Amino acid sequence: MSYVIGVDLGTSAVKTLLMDRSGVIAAEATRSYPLFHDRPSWSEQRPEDWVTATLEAMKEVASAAGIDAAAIEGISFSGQMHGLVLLNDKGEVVRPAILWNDTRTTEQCREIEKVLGDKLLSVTRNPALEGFTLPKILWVRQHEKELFDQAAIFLLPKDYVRYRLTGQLHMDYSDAAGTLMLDVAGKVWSKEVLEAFQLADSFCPPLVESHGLVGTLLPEIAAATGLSAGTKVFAGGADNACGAIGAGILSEGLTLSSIGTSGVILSYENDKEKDFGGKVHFFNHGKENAFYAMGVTLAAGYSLSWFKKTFAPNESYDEMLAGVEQVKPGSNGLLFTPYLVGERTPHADPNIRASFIGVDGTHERIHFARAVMEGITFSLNESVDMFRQAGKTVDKVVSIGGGAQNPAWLQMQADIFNATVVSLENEQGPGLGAAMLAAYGCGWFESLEACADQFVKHADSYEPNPQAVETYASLFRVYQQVYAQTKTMNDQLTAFRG
Ligand SMILES: Nc1ncnc2c1ncn2[C@@H]1O[C@H](COP(=O)(O)OP(=O)(O)O)[C@@H](O)[C@H]1O
Ligand SMILES: O=C(CO)[C@@H](O)[C@H](O)COP(=O)(O)O
Repeated sequence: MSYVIGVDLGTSAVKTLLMDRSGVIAAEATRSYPLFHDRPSWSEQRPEDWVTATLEAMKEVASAAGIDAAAIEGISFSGQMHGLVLLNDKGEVVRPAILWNDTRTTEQCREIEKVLGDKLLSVTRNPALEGFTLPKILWVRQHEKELFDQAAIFLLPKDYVRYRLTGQLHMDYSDAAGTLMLDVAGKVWSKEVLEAFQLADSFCPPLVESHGLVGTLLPEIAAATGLSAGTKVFAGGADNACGAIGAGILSEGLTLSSIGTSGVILSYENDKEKDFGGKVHFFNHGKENAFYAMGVTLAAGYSLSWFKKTFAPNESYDEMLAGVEQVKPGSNGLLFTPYLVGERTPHADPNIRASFIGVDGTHERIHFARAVMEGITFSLNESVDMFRQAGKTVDKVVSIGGGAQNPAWLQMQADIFNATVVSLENEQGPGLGAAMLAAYGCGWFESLEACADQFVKHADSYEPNPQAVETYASLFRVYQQVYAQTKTMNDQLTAFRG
């Protein structure tokens, strides 16, 4: 039997999956690493931590009982998007990576809008958001000039790990799309953007397809992990592109809902000219010459993990959520907006913060827990709503991420989205997509679709309950008012934040 490894470099941890040719998981391993918030809006990680954790997790799956490491033919990657890694001309990291959920760059976003004008949307197909990479590059140039002057090239998180594994510098289109420097439809680094910000062509790594072969493992990496030095390494993709591949979102009409740390509603798109006016993100898919549109809730699973950490620190998710399905839709009039770290879609606003509205003396912790789940799902529904308004059909949604582990949450998604929600047998979304890119790259299948037929297995299906759909439709209209009604207050509260 031959195998591939999918590496999912997430925000909280790296997860590695060893998969055989029939799409069965032979082994998995996870290693976590710290996140640093030195200031309220900052979010950074040490690239070296990613490398150490990835090597350990790869070593663990490679040494799984009964597996001949030489039979592991290929490796590919899924990575947290947008994070800035700067390297000097010796390939050394210049400063810690600035991550996707770091919002220090509002001033740089306004500068990008001013300098690029209409070109921003027509070329990069996306608005300037704090989380994207170009604003981070401009921030480092403005605030840490000495460090910036040392930087010869930039990479995204998984590209750095792959560079350390192979010695080769590359970036794939799906991840490059999240930098605001790619001509998304043309699939080249945008000369207009680079010239407008005086960035050299050599500052950007060579672009490749997600299934593209970029090299083999360096001998020292093979020795450290127990893998063969001949193991082929394929570029991989952005975590949301890989999540889509791992959920079989490879043709028009399919929608993905992902509730991880962040939350995503993603819709496959064949038409590179499709125009959402910058209201949702528009990125290259990990499938060649395909695209996807996506709305992002910054604190989706993070809202529930914050709630658990604060109010149920010694319980598991299942313990904390026991009985949540007994609480009626609407949590007895308690409404939550998940703006714990600001928001992206549909309100790109780093200052907005979360609210509980309608708290009364009858509410118990379980009502708050359900309200948090409902608020996260309402936020995702803003994107569903926008896709429908743009003429897309959203009637079947594949749900992935940690949030898909709770059946009540899957039913809630069906009721709030008013669509059939399907869960997967394998909860590994992006890691599975990464393994599929390696399997396809190795030539095991003639297309990603053929690979999906073998690797992606639907588990349960949840149909919308008409009564709950009606309740949620009314409540969603109330939810949609909270942003505008709390915005000014939150702007005023920024002065009091630590
Ligand atoms: N058993 C569970 N029930 C409900 N939600 C869960 C459960 N386990 C994890 N989650 C949610 O999933 C999130 C983690 O999802 P995951 O896909 O692992 O995140 P990431 O890859 O972004 O780090 C947690 O923050 C939590 O909100
Ligand atoms: O910023 C985005 C997408 O634009 C995030 O989706 C990140 O790519 C990482 O998310 P997690 O998988 O860690 O939740």
